[in-house]
Amino acid sequence: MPDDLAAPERAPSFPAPGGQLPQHWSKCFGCGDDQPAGMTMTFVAGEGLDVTGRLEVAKKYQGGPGVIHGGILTTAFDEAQGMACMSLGTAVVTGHLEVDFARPIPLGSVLEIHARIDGTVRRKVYTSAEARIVSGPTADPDAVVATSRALFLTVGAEHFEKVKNFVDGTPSSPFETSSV
Ligand SMILES: CCCCCCCCCCCCCCCC(=O)SCCNC(=O)CCNC(=O)[C@H](O)C(C)(C)COP(=O)(O)OP(=O)(O)OC[C@H]1O[C@@H](n2cnc3c(N)ncnc32)[C@H](O)[C@@H]1OP(=O)(O)O
Repeated sequence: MPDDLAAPERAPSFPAPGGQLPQHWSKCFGCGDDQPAGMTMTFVAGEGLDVTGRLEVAKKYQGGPGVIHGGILTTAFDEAQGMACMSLGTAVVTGHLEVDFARPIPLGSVLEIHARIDGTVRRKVYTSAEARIVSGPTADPDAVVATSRALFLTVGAEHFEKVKNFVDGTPSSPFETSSV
């Protein structure tokens, strides 16, 4: 983590604490409701530059016998930290992401992921997150079962312009969202 981290302002467009966040893109594998294979994660805003996300660990997310696939958990962390960046009011993409897997997460669990912005340096947004099992076979809301850190980069609309012809569907804008 750099020494010269700045503390950004919370964007006025970010929902009030406890409010549900809109999907950032309806076809997103992490949160979109127009993505049949997706994880349909949902998020509420925290008090600051933070969010809490929810993931139901379905049977299709199995990696090892009876437990979540590490790549699915990594995706959930990516989504959660990206959604925390919504508090900046500008688009971001993931540049780097790392995960520590501390405990097995059984199928049938409901995970809560709390993610936040730790600070920014120019276009770089440093984030962190932790996951807890809040419902299911081994639920313990006090136990952290996995943690993650990531670096996001703020980007302009031109970033998505380059790939818009590959979109499955016809968005009216790169940031089109579904209503909550
Ligand atoms: C208006 C409201 C809108 C709301 C809307 C919100 C949407 C918000 C929700 C999103 C939620 C989505 C959650 C899923 C998010 C994905 O899954 S995004 C998909 C996966 N990621 C990608 O596809 C990104 C692919 N990579 C790239 O396009 C480019 O490498 C990047 C990341 C844009 C960076 O390229 P660049 O812009 O040319 O940046 P560059 O000038 O090279 O570097 C800038 C700085 O970053 C550093 N840097 C760049 N990459 C790295 C790296 N990997 N490691 C360390 N440092 C790095 C550089 O060293 C440099 O540092 P400084 O010199 O400033 O100290």
